[in-house]
Amino acid sequence: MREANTREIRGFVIHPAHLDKAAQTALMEDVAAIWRAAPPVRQMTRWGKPMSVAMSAAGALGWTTDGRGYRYEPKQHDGRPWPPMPRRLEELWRQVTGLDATPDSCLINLYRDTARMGLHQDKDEADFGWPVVSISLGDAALFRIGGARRSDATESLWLHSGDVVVMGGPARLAFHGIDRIRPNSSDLVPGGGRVNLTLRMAGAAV
Ligand SMILES: O=C(O)CCC(=O)C(=O)O
Ligand SMILES: [Fe+2]
Repeated sequence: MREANTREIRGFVIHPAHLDKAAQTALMEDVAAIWRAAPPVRQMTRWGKPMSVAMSAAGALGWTTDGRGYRYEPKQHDGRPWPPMPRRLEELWRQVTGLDATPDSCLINLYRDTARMGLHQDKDEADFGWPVVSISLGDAALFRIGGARRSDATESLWLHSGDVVVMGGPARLAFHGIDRIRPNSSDLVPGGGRVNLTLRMAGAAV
């Protein structure tokens, strides 16, 4: 679905305020339930430093980083499987992508205070033909987008609670990152901060 105010920047399709306040609150409750079964963890990068973002996941696969590098895993660090993907996220994926498929991974990033995510490409998934759908909840965040090469020029935009971004086509392998959040700009996330959900097809092509 394309709302009237949908806009596209370098292949990133942005749906501002796609989720209204009630939908944001319901989704935040889903996230809180996932966190009870899979608490957010500040994982170690392969360089041995903890990430500033605390991560969790739902669905068949979650994302892991440790001394061995970056990859998707069917289990948490403690051996438990990831909690199931909330049904409303499967529906949201279909709605914004128009694809009749079910994502096998929802990564959940928690940004408190000064947390950020450096410029990167999402390329640990098996098939880049599938888009990545990103949902913002809570504090506003400065999203930086670039091109296919790290050295390409970048531009930045603020993402707000309820915004949804589809990264597909030319944007699928584009560099992107979060420079900073604007603390206390929303009271949606218990304890403050920002939550970002990314719906992905991480495993083999369906
Ligand atoms: O927090 C965001 O909006 C982006 C997150 C991201 O790029 C990722 O999880 O790969
Ligand atoms: Fe990313």
